[in-house]
Amino acid sequence: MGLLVDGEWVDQWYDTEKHGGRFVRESAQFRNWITADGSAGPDGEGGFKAESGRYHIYFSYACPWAHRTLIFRKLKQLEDVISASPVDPDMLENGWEFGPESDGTADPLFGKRFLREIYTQADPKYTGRVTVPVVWDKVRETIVTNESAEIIRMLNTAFQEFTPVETDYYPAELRQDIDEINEQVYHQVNNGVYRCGFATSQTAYNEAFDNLFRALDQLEDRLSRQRYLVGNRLTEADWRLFTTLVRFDAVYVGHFKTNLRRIADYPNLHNFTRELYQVPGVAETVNMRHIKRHYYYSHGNINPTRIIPRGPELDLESPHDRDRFK
Ligand SMILES: N[C@@H](CCC(=O)N[C@@H](CS)C(=O)NCC(=O)O)C(=O)O
Repeated sequence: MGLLVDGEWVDQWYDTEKHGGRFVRESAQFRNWITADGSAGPDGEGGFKAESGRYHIYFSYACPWAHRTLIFRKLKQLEDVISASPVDPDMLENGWEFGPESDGTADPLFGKRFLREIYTQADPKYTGRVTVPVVWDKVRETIVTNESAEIIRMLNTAFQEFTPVETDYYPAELRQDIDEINEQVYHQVNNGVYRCGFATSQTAYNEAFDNLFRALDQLEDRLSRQRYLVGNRLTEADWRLFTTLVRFDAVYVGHFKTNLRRIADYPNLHNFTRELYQVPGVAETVNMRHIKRHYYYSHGNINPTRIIPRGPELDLESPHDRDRFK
């Protein structure tokens, strides 16, 4: 695992020293927006018009951030409009690689071996982490964006001409509430599990752990009173929480030491996870083999033996009780 510095690969783990052992996630750097008419979005430059066959998503099945984009592509029925391909689950000294070393797929666009080559193709002098997901523009031959929170909003609205699905997962009237809950879920839960797992001091771990379980307790309480996080309908806020919850018992409890409680111990969070998992098409986006393999095998400093646990038994397919809310 490493990063690019002026376009050169440096094999290096996260530097937590300068923050007292705390893991601090870097911001994504490619921040353009695909829009229906090609006009510029909230950031970046214009010229990325929604078109069928023009864009490709490089994702990892293991990665919770990339998983969001896969779910939105599925929910919005954009699979024939936007192509997508996974990287190999193992992220080792060369960062993300294309398969099929262990279980991945070859790079369908350029036949490259490493994801970092896609980054340097977009910017030969790129400095920063090489992360998934990445949206590649086949016309302008560059990366449009590598920020999942923004990609799901593009998938939600920019491609309406190409999909029969009208569901809006970020409706105008709920935006303020969605943004508010996203903020909490991002820091304490989505990134919170990483802050536990990648902490290199006891203080940093304790802090992240306490915040994580305080947030999960609050979410459990919220979901004991309402079916979804915001309003009476599924929104992006639910999907953003889901990708962490579905990995929690299988990986984070053991590998990241987030073991005060499992999601299976929270009746509402557990049934909420089941409900979202059972939304048509979503289960196909959840690849538990890649998820477990990636974390336990790639983070040699956390799990030096690289042994992948055989458990736990997950129960995502049993009926959920969420339709008790009318
Ligand atoms: N802000 C990014 C974060 C993506 C991210 O951190 N992805 C991880 C995989 S779960 C990654 O590729 N990490 C590689 C690295 O940090 O070097 C997003 O949400 O799209």
